[in-house]
Amino acid sequence: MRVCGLFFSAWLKETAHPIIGRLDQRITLLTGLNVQPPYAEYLQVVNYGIGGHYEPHFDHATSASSPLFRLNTGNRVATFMIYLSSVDAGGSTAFIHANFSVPVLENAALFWWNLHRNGQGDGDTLHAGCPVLVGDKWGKRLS
Ligand SMILES: O=C(O)CCC(=O)C(=O)O
Ligand SMILES: [Fe+2]
Repeated sequence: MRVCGLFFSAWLKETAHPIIGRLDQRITLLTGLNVQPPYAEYLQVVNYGIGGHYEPHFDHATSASSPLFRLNTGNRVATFMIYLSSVDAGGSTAFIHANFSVPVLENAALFWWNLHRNGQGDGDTLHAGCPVLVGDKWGKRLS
């Protein structure tokens, strides 16, 4: 578990509960991607309380010195995010260059490609988790 003041996150192996394997299967059916390690990371659960947010970032590594590249498992091709709760105000996932944001709706899911087909990072995927104003935001992410 990681606690950084703005949110906390924890990794979930598919052995933690049978429902995780079923979720992985559904994500594979929807995206056509193999989501078993080492092709994907474990599902990550993220929780934000009031004021909790995630600074603008790319999910893919943008430089060869990134810790992600040192793992030698390749870059993050895509991200699949499921919102596990709705929030009363704030908390949207904002795509800064693409100029749109996605509201947090329980059970909704968001999928995007981080890389172009040639493997280069897509600069339009710069995104952030906006501060939660009222409520409690729970999400699950797979990259
Ligand atoms: O919670 C959000 O809206 C964004 C989370 C995110 O960008 C991430 O987990 O990489
Ligand atoms: Fe992200």
